Amino acid sequence: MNTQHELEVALGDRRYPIRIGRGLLDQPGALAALVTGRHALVLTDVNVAPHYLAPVQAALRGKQVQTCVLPPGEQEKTLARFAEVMAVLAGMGASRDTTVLALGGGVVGDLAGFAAACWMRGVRFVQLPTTLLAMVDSAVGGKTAVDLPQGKNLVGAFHQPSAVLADVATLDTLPDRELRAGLAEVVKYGALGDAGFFAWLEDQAEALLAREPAALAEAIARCCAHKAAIVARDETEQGERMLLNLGHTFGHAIETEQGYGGLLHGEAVAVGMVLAARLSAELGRAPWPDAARLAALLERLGLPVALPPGLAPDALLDRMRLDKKAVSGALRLVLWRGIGQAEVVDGVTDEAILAVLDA
Ligand SMILES: NC(=O)c1ccc[n+]([C@@H]2O[C@H](COP(=O)([O-])OP(=O)(O)OC[C@H]3O[C@@H](n4cnc5c(N)ncnc54)[C@H](O)[C@@H]3O)[C@@H](O)[C@H]2O)c1
Ligand SMILES: O=C(O)C(=O)C[C@@H](O)[C@H](O)[C@H](O)COP(=O)(O)O
Ligand SMILES: [Zn+2]
Repeated sequence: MNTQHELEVALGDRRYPIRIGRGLLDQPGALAALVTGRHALVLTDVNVAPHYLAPVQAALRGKQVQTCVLPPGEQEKTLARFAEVMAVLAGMGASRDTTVLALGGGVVGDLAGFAAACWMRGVRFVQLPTTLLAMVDSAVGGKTAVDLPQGKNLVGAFHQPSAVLADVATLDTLPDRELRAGLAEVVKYGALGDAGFFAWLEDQAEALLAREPAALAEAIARCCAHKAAIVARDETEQGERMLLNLGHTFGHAIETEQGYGGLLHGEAVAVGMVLAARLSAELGRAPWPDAARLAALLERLGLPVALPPGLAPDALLDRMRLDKKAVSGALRLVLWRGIGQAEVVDGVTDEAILAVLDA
């Protein structure tokens, strides 16, 4: 086996491994060991299944394995799909020792995790991320959810996986646009908490876009280390974890307003980070040159840095009000102090937000 990085998420007396390397899905022993009971449900989607379902099924030979192959994309992260998964679990007679495996990107991971959180009030689940975004962010930390038409991730639970196995070889088949969307969340870690990593990304931008294995593996490991550390200190987002939401209050509003069929999540987060940086600079909290540097890196990575046409600022602001960080109906934003530093801020006026959305 060729494991390049092994990390751990430590949550008091609970802990789980994050393994990052090429060929992990082809190591039957590694996967089988994660399914402790008799039943397993593998949730995946139609783009991922033809490439990667067979090795997972082979690894689980001898177990009672059900598969559920969903249509792809954000528009499928719904209560209706969640209900379908519940019906599959009921149909297979899944007991409390069932393991749910999420083989795919963040959509599959969030949905599978939420299903695992709810089935019989909680069963084991394992994250097998196949997108860059899922490897660096969604597979780690236990936020699980589905969307409502009114807002992103509004129905969900905190439910940690038992393990994360990121087989970097799966990125070979990932479309370029999806790779770039994942890079937005990678930039987020540098922007919110690690100026050195941000500079490394400026240096490695072309290598990452060219999918150089060493650069990708290092980026994934560094992001996972950041996320694991923050989640260890604040599992349920009472404070510091909110920083991982940099760009998301704007980004989620864009995704929702576009009916989940416009920008990809990572793309919306890229625009959201630029808007958060601009708002911070307007409020005198961040240097303008840093905001320009953030936008420049995102642009070099092929990401959008401006609102798509046709989105009304007041409609976006209304969407932002359903953000989960809001307190007693008042918005709470993650703002920016400059490269490597973010902060949680209350009391930003509607006028200031609208001005940035209007610019
Ligand atoms: N839970 C969290 O902490 C967290 C963090 C970040 C994002 N998210 C959520 O993650 C979701 C976005 O995840 P995503 O960007 O992975 O999108 P995604 O799950 O929609 O996957 C992107 C696309 O790539 C395809 N695909 C996946 N792996 C592939 C592969 N190896 N080869 C070829 N095609 C492949 C999928 O079928 C899909 O069409 C959003 O719903 C977002 O809200 C959650
Ligand atoms: O793990 C977290 O915490 C994050 O905020 C990571 C985000 O990248 C991710 O998109 C998350 O799903 C957003 O959470 P939400 O609570 O704003 O729905
Ligand atoms: Zn995100």
